[in-house]
Amino acid sequence: MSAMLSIRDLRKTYDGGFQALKGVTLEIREGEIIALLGPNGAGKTTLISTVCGITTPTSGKVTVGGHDILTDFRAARALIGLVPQEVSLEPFEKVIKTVRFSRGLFGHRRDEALIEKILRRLSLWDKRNAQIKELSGGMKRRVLIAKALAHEPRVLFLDEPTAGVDVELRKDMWGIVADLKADGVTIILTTHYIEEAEAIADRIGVINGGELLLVEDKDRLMTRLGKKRIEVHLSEPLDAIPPALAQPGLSLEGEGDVLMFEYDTQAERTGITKLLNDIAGAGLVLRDLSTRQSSLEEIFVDLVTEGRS
Ligand SMILES: Nc1ncnc2c1ncn2[C@@H]1O[C@H](COP(=O)(O)OP(=O)(O)OP(=O)(O)O)[C@@H](O)[C@H]1O
Repeated sequence: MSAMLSIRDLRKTYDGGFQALKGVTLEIREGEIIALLGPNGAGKTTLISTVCGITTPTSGKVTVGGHDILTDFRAARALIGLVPQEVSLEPFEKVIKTVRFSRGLFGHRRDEALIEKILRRLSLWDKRNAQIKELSGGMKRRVLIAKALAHEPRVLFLDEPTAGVDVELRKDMWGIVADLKADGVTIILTTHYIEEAEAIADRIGVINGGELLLVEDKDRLMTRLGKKRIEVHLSEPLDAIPPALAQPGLSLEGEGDVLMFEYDTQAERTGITKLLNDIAGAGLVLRDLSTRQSSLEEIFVDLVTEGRS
């Protein structure tokens, strides 16, 4: 299947010489949810702004639904919905008018049934006649999403959609994103919340210093880079690891009563069987056993720190 969004060697150098994007290449399939993770200043917003035509690229090629964002700007932009990071709404305007206006801006005919559907989906229907200034921060974010959906985009960019939003609303937002995916909308979201990427994305991209360090299927990424640990709880604490057991990856934790062994799930031999045999051979008695897979957060921190060194 051809890519809904294709970004080739995209570079952006701001006036003053700062290189915010250093050759980003990324292809996104229709109906996919991709989360771009990166620390502050990584270039996430610059990437989104460039694709959406707010910032001009220095070089590179971007197409949306096959339309070039420079030579075929209108067609490309018509396919895109953008939910910006900053809440930028007219405080005295009514919710429904704000959303209607956004549709009109793209030259679409009025469609009250569609506006109602969008407002209902975002739980804004009851608030349709409220002025923006009467809404809570979370509700304002929903209005931003409603506005972005008003012209029926096929690709939706969400720049930090849940920054500063409470946990309940965040989960709600994830539900909305899942609904949109079910409708076939392609979604690119940037986030600081790794938990968010873990919860909703199909693929994860890690961006740092203007470079895309990796893009990978979420589950594959977690198996490939996720280290696994086995914790062996002993019935009696030890002062030190017995020499017969000592090996790389093994450490003594807790009060000396936990042997922690880090192993590679992809290796031909993980070393677990030998470890357990050696423990039994050393006459140690087990109280409990557990394993733990590193989280996406740990993978992310490792990647970004490696990139810096
Ligand atoms: N107009 C501009 N002129 C010069 N430098 C800029 C401009 N806009 C952004 N930058 C710089 O480009 C870099 C990337 O910024 P960008 O906003 O894309 O990062 P980000 O990953 O979205 O970060 P955050 O999560 O903090 O929004 C930053 O170092 C920023 O200071």
